[in-house]
Amino acid sequence: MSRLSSLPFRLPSRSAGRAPVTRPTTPDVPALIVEDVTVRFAGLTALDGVGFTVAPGSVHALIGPNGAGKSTTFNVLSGIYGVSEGSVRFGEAELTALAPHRIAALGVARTFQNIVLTAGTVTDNLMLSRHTLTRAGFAATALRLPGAVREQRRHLERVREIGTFVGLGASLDTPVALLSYGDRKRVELARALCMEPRLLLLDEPVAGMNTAERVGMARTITDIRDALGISILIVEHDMGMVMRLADEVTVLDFGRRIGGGAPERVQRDPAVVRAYLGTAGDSADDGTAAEPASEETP
Ligand SMILES: Nc1ncnc2c1ncn2[C@@H]1O[C@H](COP(=O)(O)OP(=O)(O)OP(=O)(O)O)[C@@H](O)[C@H]1O
Repeated sequence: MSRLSSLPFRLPSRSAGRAPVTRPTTPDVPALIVEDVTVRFAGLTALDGVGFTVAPGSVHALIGPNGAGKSTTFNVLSGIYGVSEGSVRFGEAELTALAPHRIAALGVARTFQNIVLTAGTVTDNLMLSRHTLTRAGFAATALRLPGAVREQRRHLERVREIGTFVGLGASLDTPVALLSYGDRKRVELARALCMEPRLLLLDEPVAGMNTAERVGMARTITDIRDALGISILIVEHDMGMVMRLADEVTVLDFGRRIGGGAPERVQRDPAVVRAYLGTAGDSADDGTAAEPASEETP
C-alpha cells in the first residue's frame, strides 16, 4: 500500500495563521538506539564508543565544538559512513548494515549544512523527493496512464500541503533561485518532510539565518514534532535554539560522548562548559564557544 494513502493525519495549514497542531494517533515511530559506535579514519578516531537514544517523537540535539564528531554521526546514521564498531538500531533495522537508499526507505530523511537544491520551482524540488514513494513505473507515468496520473495528483496535493505547512505557501510556484536564503533552507526542510520520514536529521537548520528567520525555523521544527509525532535529531551551533527546542541533548567532544540529558542539566554540566569554553586561561574566541542563548529564539 502506498505510504501516501496510509497517512493517519493531515498536516494543518499555516496559511490561515498559526497552525492548529494535532498529534497523529498512530505515528509508528521507533526509538533510534546508537550503541558504542566507533568510526576510524586512517589514524584518526572520529567517533569513540558513542551511544545515545532518540526517544520516539522527541527533538534530540547533538552538540559539540568543531570537530567533535557530529557530522560523522549523521553520516553514519544516513549510511554514508560505515562503522568500525557498534550498532545503530531503528526499530527492527540495523542501520549500519544498510546502504543510504535503504535507510531512506525506512523513513530516515536528512537535510544538509549546505543547501543543495535543483533548478525549478519549490514544487518541482519537493516532487523530486516523492519518487521513492511513487508506485507507478516510468512507462506508466510517461504514457500518462490513469492510475499514474491519479498518483501524481495525490503526490502534488501532499507536496503543496507540506510546502504550505513549512511556510512556503505563497512561493510554491516560485523558482527556488529567487527565494531568500531562509526560504531556501525551508525548501530543504520541506523536501526532507516530503519523504514522509519517521526520523528527521537536521544538520544546522538555522546556520546563516538572521534572528527572525531563526525564530521562525525553530517554531516550524516544534510544529513538525507536534503535528507529525516524528523524531527529530538536530545538529546545531545556536545554543539558544538548542536549549529551548530540544527535549534532550547529547554532547560530543573529540569523538566521545561527554554529557547528555535535559537541556537545563547539560547547560550546567562542568564537562560541557569546559569543552565549549576551554580550561581556565584558554581563549574562547576560536569559534568553538557556544553562542549565548538568544532571547528571541523560542
Ligand atoms: N572522511 C573523513 N576522513 C578523514 N577524517 C574525517 C572524515 N570525516 C571527518 N573526519 C574527521 O573526524 C573528526 C570529526 O569531524 P566531524 O566533521 O564529524 O566534526 P563536527 O562535530 O561535525 O565538526 P563541525 O562542527 O566543524 O562540522 C574531525 O577530526 C574530522 O577531520
